[in-house]
Amino acid sequence: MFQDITTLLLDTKAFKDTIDLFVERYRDQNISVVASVEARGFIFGPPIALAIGAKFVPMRKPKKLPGEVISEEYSLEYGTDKIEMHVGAVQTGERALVIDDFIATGGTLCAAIKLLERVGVTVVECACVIELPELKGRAKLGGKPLFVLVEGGGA
Ligand SMILES: O=P(O)(O)OC[C@H]1O[C@H](OP(=O)(O)OP(=O)(O)O)[C@H](O)[C@@H]1O
Ligand SMILES: Nc1ncnc2[nH]cnc12
Repeated sequence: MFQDITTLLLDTKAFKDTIDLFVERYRDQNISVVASVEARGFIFGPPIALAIGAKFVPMRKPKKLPGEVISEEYSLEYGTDKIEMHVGAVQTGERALVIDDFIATGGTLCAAIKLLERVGVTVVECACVIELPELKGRAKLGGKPLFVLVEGGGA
């Protein structure tokens, strides 16, 4: 079943409460990077980054970023995809939060973690609004903690 987050965005209180829950959790964790994957991750990453005083690092689909990039391929429910991050956007030793709207197979978050760790960034935690637990995406994160607000139903 497709889990549609656009209804959440129409409810100003629910959307604000959602952002606030993440901000509350991450504001005192010395996080300097909030990273999200195009496209739906970009809805949640920037307001959280601004509120906790971190920079926002976009991870984009291939050939979208203008500068030099590093890339990581990942598997989806059907097929594969790739994400890219600008070289120099983050520095070795920084602490990052990876945020997305949704975790299904975990392939997307896993690729985001790998990109950051390849350049020496510590991923403190991953966070999503919705998790589809039956796809066991959590297991793909290599023991990295995952914080979710809602359990979705139906793969
Ligand atoms: O856990 P996974 O199996 O990797 O699936 C989760 C990803 O799928 C969706 O993105 P999608 O690739 O559909 O792109 P979109 O954000 O552009 O809609 C969603 O926004 C997550 O990023
Ligand atoms: N079931 C689902 N609903 C919404 N987004 C998704 N991305 C991958 N699987 C999804």
